[in-house]
Amino acid sequence: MKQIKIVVAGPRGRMGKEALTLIENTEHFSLVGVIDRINEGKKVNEIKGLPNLDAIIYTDAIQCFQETAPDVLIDLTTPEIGRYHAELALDYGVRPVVGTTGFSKLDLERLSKLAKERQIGAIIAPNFAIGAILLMKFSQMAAKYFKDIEIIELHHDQKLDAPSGTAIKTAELISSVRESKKQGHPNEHETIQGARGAEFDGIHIHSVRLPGLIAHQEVMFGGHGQLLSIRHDSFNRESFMSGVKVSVETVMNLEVLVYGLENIIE
Ligand SMILES: NC(=O)C1=CN([C@@H]2O[C@H](COP(=O)(O)OP(=O)(O)OC[C@H]3O[C@@H](n4cnc5c(N)ncnc54)[C@H](O)[C@@H]3O)[C@@H](O)[C@H]2O)C=CC1
Ligand SMILES: O=C(O)C1=N[C@H](C(=O)O)C[C@H](O)C1
Repeated sequence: MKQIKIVVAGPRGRMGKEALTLIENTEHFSLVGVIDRINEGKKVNEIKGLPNLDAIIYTDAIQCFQETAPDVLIDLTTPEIGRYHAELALDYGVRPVVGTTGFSKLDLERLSKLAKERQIGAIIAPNFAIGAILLMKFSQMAAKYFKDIEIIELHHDQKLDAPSGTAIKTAELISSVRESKKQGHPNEHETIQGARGAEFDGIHIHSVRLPGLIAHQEVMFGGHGQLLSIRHDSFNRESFMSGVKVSVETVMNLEVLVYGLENIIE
């Protein structure tokens, strides 16, 4: 299989470290560089806690792309930086695989337009775990029969964005098959602001942040005399890596931006 040259942005992060291990253990993946905020010019294997890979650390993404000419950028950083890296990658002919969440609809539209103009593949995946993709697909199926839906997403307390990218994507998929509906009593009133959570096309989304959690989501469907709950739990970040691997392989054959792994995994 042809070698795929990869740059990882955010290599010291929780997800970034896991992605480096994936690359180390995948024969046809080569790490050619990483983009970090510190340790300019050092090698990955000089940094405590990172795998034994000798790719160079860059603090300047442009220099990294120019000197390493990667096929793919895996971005696992923050919303602002992820946006910047994804756009820059497309400018430099590098295919972005973005796991970073917190992008707006406008960001997605802009990046999609850019990828189309440049005819460069890109993947933005709010969740790489196969179980979470199935949860979204099952939720979309169930929404045809149950119109009253609440999403509860639960994450570790270091997460920057709320609601999670997964919850937003789930609500988008549901609202694509369900007529708009205002849920709850028409005269309901929040005594404490936010009690009913965020709202997307009438679907309420509740974000829980607690230490000890990783990434969890439950979608609750209410009907007369019945409740259907669909839940997914990621107990570690390795759970996301098979989706990262498929994304890196798939993006090599794309010429547009794909938002969501449900569009790739049949
Ligand atoms: N799509 C998916 O399946 C998943 C997505 N995520 C998302 O991935 C992102 C990262 O999550 P975590 O690893 O938990 O966060 P983290 O906070 O552990 O890691 C983020 C890393 O980005 C680095 N960073 C910040 N600014 C940077 C810059 N200018 N250049 C290079 N690196 C920079 C930080 O130093 C940090 O090491 C988040 O947006 C999160 O929501 C997390 C888990 C799964
Ligand atoms: O920040 C996280 O941890 C996660 N972020 C993604 C999201 O916002 O949905 C994916 C997963 O839930 C873990």
